[in-house]
Amino acid sequence: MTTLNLEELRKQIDNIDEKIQTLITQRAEIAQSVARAKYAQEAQPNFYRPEREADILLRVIERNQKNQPKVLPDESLTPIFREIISACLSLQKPLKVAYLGPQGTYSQAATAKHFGHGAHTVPVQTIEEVFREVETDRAQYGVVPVENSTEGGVNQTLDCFMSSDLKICGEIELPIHHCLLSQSGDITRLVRVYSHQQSLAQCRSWLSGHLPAVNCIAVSSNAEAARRAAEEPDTAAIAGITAAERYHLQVVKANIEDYPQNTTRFAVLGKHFVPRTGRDKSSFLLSAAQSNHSGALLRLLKPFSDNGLNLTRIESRPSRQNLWEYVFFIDLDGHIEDEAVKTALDLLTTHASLVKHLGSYPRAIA
Ligand SMILES: C=C(O[C@@H]1C=C(C(=O)O)C=C[C@H]1O)C(=O)O
Repeated sequence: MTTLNLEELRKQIDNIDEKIQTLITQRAEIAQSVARAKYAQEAQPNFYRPEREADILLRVIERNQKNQPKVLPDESLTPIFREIISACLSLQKPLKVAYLGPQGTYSQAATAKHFGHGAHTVPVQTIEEVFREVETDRAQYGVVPVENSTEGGVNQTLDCFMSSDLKICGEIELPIHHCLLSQSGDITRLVRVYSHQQSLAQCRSWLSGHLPAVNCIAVSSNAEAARRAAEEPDTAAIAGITAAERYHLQVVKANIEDYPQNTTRFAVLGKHFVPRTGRDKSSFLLSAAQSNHSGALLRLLKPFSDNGLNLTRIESRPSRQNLWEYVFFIDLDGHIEDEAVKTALDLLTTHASLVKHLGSYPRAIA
């Protein structure tokens, strides 16, 4: 009886799979027609449309809310749709996306999460190189880390924005779960732990609580840490689970980050303007006029608050032009084409010596 049922259920699944496949193929054919329509409008169209993709994914989530209780969590459904979109987009035009490598880093995971497997992803060695790849059109897009919820801003990225004209076309949020990895999987004989300094910092309490005597050594990336751990006994790496697979390491302990909600935010770099979705964020680089006068920062921020705008982040970096002068990186909820944002920017001109729009883009989606 059970066997019969199982067979029957599998038959139902096979039928559904056949339908899904037919529908995906139909969708891909329509995406090809969309490409022709884009060519009819422009000689060199932007095939990748983050605002349209965000809209599709939000509707996936919205439809899923209606299933109560939910059968699948949003986080299981959205990657499936991202892959379908990625495959359809690759039929229109395969995208080349540069990211901070090597393979096995969280930047690679963020790139795969956002662009799916239809994109051609290229690891490069530094954040500066990601910018350069896109600036020189060797890649159409780039993915760089911007901030981590435990450790704060990634200074190299912020500094690159000061001199670059690239725009932020999207943001990616990636929950970061660190694993302790080693050849043997045995925690007792460890003398050394390698990782990127950000990851070591994100696991600081766990390390001092569980491995107080080991030597923690910062290396250029988590993937490099995993590569070394695969070669040296008595050594572990802190890295993501994909690095374990790639470097054939055992998981000594999973989820060793000090804060379980540990998340890194990445920016998608590109050259084109992204239209409004109604659920956007904008990033600006600001510098106060008369920055050494009392209330300079207050005057810089007041136009945002007067227009009811929510700042989601503010960070300062040395201006690198005059001693003890700073630039401020600001993220807010809203799009440059929103009336409130336009008014705030108009008001800002008298109080700011620099206002650089780094981009408006759809908010990250699970
Ligand atoms: C199909 C389009 O092109 C691309 C592919 C998409 C998709 O497969 O849904 C969505 C947006 C674009 O990145 C489009 O612009 O609608």
